[in-house]
Amino acid sequence: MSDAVLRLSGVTKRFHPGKPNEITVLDGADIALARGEVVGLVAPSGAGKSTLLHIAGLLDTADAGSVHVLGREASGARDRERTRLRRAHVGFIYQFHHLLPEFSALENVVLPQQANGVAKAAAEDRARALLGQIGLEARLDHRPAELSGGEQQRVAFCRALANAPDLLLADEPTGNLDPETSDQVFDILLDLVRDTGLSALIATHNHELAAKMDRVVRLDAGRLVAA
Ligand SMILES: Nc1ncnc2c1ncn2[C@@H]1O[C@H](COP(=O)(O)OP(=O)(O)OP(=O)(O)O)[C@@H](O)[C@H]1O
Repeated sequence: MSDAVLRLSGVTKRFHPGKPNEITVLDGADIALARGEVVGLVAPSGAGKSTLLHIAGLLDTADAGSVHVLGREASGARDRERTRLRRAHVGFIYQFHHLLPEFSALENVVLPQQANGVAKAAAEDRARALLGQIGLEARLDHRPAELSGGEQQRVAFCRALANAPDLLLADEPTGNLDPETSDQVFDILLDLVRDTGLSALIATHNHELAAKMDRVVRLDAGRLVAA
């Protein structure tokens, strides 16, 4: 797959190398995501999902192997180039929303765009459109503390998509919500991802949610295998 949006080849990651507590978390992990492909990542707690997502999203580096984003080799790139690739092409969603508490829902989706050089008026238009798309048009001026857990996470989805990334990486994106809300909000996320045509790698402990994706992989002794 030469046109993969994300390609990991032989990615290996150890913590505390050479020490008695050395741990090999990833041991030759391979995956390629085609454009528009939505892949679930399941693994037991501590198996290395967050480590894998951080390396795929260029927030951390591998000890061996390569990471390509849109065909560009990122593993050996300098920090500045990795940051540029990440800002231009990757969106993140975490289990906790990490919204800025002193800013409104709208501002939380506007600010990352302004940081990327988008003019305020255009950023506000895009933020309104995104928040409207997931049913939050009546919550634009609410601060995170004035929103429900599901609403907070939906704002975080819009923030992740604010700069129109090619790749979405999500780490238990609804893991902090009660089961019913989690199901609803997960469907909203998948609709948003599919409407946008993004490629996504979404970690979840929930096998029912994973089954909604195009395919599912799991971490097995540091490698990615079909689940
Ligand atoms: N910075 C670090 N230094 C040392 N060990 C680390 C570091 N980050 C992660 N680890 C270890 O690597 C292993 C994988 O951690 P990781 O957070 O990737 O797991 P996970 O699959 O995301 O778990 P969970 O589902 O519980 O979030 C764990 O044993 C963890 O203790």
